[in-house]
Order: sequence, then structure tokens, then C-alpha cells
Amino acid sequence: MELQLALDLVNIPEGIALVKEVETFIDVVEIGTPIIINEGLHAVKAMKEAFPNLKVLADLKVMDAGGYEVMKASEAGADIVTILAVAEDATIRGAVEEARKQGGKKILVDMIGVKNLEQRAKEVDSLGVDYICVHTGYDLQAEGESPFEALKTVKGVVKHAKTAVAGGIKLGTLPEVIAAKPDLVIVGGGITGEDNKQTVAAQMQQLVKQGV
Ligand SMILES: O=C(CO)[C@H](O)[C@H](O)COP(=O)(O)O
Repeated sequence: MELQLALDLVNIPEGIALVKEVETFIDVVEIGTPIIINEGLHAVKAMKEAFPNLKVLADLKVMDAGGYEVMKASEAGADIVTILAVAEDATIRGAVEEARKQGGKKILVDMIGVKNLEQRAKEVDSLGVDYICVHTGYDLQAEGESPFEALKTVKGVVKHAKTAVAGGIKLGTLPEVIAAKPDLVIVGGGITGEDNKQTVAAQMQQLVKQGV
């Protein structure tokens, strides 16, 4: 089980400073969609250059032109690129093909907005993606939703891909997440919004490693 730090509401220097604080406790650093909108793929390049030993995920949430967008993110240094599960199968196939061509790059499918989780999880699993991620976005978090039940549903049907979970995970809710045994736990505000980021990240890492 691995821990991913999601950076969303910072610029490049702020993001690098934040990762410096917690780099020994995380496996993957996510350049969140808002950063890519504000700064472009330069943010991915800067993060990979600053932390070559960390995996960098570009949260592009690709919806079309999967091959092209994965190519561009890979060239910028991304190790993992996100694509939406609601995209066409052809788009997801294109993303997977390009990731293989780029040598060892991974595709994470974000299930945000999917109504029939079981059916779509089975379909995207058969397309050869590397991760299937259940995700409660900010707008549904604001309505009190969480991704915990969705994780159990997806874990029950996925046979090939690794599973990931994101959406409002905090230190207090991490044990419930870990009990469902995802391969990748994604935490944004649960670390970045804390005063003592190092302590929280260290505790999270300990729990995640215990849950291997
Ligand atoms: O992809 C995202 C928003 O679309 C976030 O990066 C993801 O939800 C993790 O952040 P948080 O733990 O703060 O919810």
C-alpha cells in the first residue's frame, strides 16, 4: 500500500516547499488539476526535477485525446497520468497504449461521476489500466459524501488493476480506508491543511505501511 500526497491549492514554489517537509513519508506526489490549470505541465517538470526519487502523478483528468495528453504529461516527467472513467473506451485505450510506449508510465482511471460503479469498474479493468480510483470530489465532499463504500464496491469486482481511493481522507478516517485494502491512498487536505504536516504524514505513513 502506498501514500500519495495531493497538491491542489498551491503554486510551484509552495508545492516544492511542502513536499520538502514530508518527502520521506510519501511515495507519490500529485500535481493536482488546479495547479495544472494555473501553471501547466511545468509544475510536473519542476516537481520531478526537485524530487527525482518520488513518483509524480499528473492529475490531468483526461477526457479526450488520451494518447496525446499522456504523451505530453510523460514528456514533462509524470510517472502516472489520470484519465476519467466516463471518457470513451477508445480514449482510455489510447492512454494505456501511449503509457506503454513511453516505457513504464502508468494510467490511473478516476471513477468520479460514474453512476454504475461495478459495471464501469469491470469495463475499465478490462482495458488494461494500472489503477482504478474511487474519488469523492470537493463538491460532493461538501455535501457530506465520502469514498469509503465505493472503495468496497470496486474492490469487489476489479481483477487486474490496482485500486486507489481519494476524497477527504483524514488521519481519523484512514484506518477505515486501510481496512478495505486499497493499493494507493490519496490524501490532500488531510496533510496540507494541517499545522504539523510532518507529524500527520509520518502517522499516515505508519498506518499505510502496516496495512500493506
Ligand atoms: O483530485 C482532487 C480533487 O478533484 C484531490 O486531489 C483529491 O480529492 C484529494 O484531495 P483531498 O484529500 O483534499 O480530497
